[in-house]
Amino acid sequence: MTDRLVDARVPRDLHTFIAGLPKAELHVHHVGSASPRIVAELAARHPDSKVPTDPEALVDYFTFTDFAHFIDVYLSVVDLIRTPEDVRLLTYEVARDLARQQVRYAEVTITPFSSTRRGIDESAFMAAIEDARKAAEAEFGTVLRWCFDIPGEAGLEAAEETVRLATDDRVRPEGLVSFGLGGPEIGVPRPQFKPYFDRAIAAGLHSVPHAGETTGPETVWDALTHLRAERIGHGTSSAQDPKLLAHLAEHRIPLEVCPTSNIATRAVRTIDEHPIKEFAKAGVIVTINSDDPPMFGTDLNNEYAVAARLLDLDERGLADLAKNAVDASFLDEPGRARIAAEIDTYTAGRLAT
Ligand SMILES: Nc1ncnc2c1ncn2[C@@H]1O[C@H](CCC(=O)c2cccc(C(=O)O)c2)[C@@H](O)[C@H]1O
Ligand SMILES: [Zn+2]
Repeated sequence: MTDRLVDARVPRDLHTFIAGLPKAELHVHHVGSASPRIVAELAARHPDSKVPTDPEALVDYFTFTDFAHFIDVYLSVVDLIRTPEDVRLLTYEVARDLARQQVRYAEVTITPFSSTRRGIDESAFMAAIEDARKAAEAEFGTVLRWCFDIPGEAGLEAAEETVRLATDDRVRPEGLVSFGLGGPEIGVPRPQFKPYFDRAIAAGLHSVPHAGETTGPETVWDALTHLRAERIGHGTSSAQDPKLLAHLAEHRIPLEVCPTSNIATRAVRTIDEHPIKEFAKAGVIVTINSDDPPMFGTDLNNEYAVAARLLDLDERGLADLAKNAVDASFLDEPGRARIAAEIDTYTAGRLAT
């Protein structure tokens, strides 16, 4: 895989602006954010794993021929997370990487089913993520919240286990705010998960399923009508249906756009063909996210640079993108106001120089 960091077609000063811009990230996966160093360290602990122990070799390992191949590689990294200590280390290091990019707030998608079915005790798992979340807030000032998602291909057993872990007060973590649906979309129709999303929403969680990443706009419609989605993960194929674009814009349903992810998983052929421009033109609320940054050879700052190029944004346009994510977040109102004010102060300061 070519290294996609630092899109050279974006002026140097915009990269500098982006690097210091306070940001919020709404669509980033827990295991998918494990840095090459962390993955290599975990792989060294488990020699039986096929995952390379050398960060350099991981770059080639994280090169995917299609979405199914991406999921296979993703699950080989999931297999490395075997103890609550692995979970805590991973979570704290993910928070450190987010803080380094001036991410003040992130909703991190976790798939607890994949870890509990691999033998990690559920209470120890929750204690590990919560311990890391509180440490990260205290030490980095980065506020984390959790999205628990169903790995859809694992079916209704996974759905039941995920909604139990998300709604049983004896185990659900304090930082949990939303409920999602990930994994392959092909052969995994969304309507079957309605009962589980109904239970999660009744327990006060926000619905944020992936949809329209590797299948057509009908999957996005299903996520809206059957799963009552408040935001859509990717929603890439929405651009094929003008009525859907108009609906998303009119009802102010944000898309969690992950540009480089869509190229790396072959969901979109080339970055210049990415439909993000159509979204903006239709008035759909766009948030920028990195999805699984180390796996896709990117990070959130690079995704903002890609968006700047595709949408021809200046500093104010980039600040608006960052504020879109803050507004679309499930952080409380004082928290949202605080980060939005930081963005305004930072932008005014940079433009005054
Ligand atoms: N861009 C993405 N688009 C979609 N999903 C994405 C994306 N990035 C990351 N994910 C994550 O990939 C996992 C997929 C896990 C999965 O399919 C599966 C299938 C069968 C069994 C098991 C198991 O655990 O036993 C797991 C999910 O956890 C999801 O959160
Ligand atoms: Zn995702």
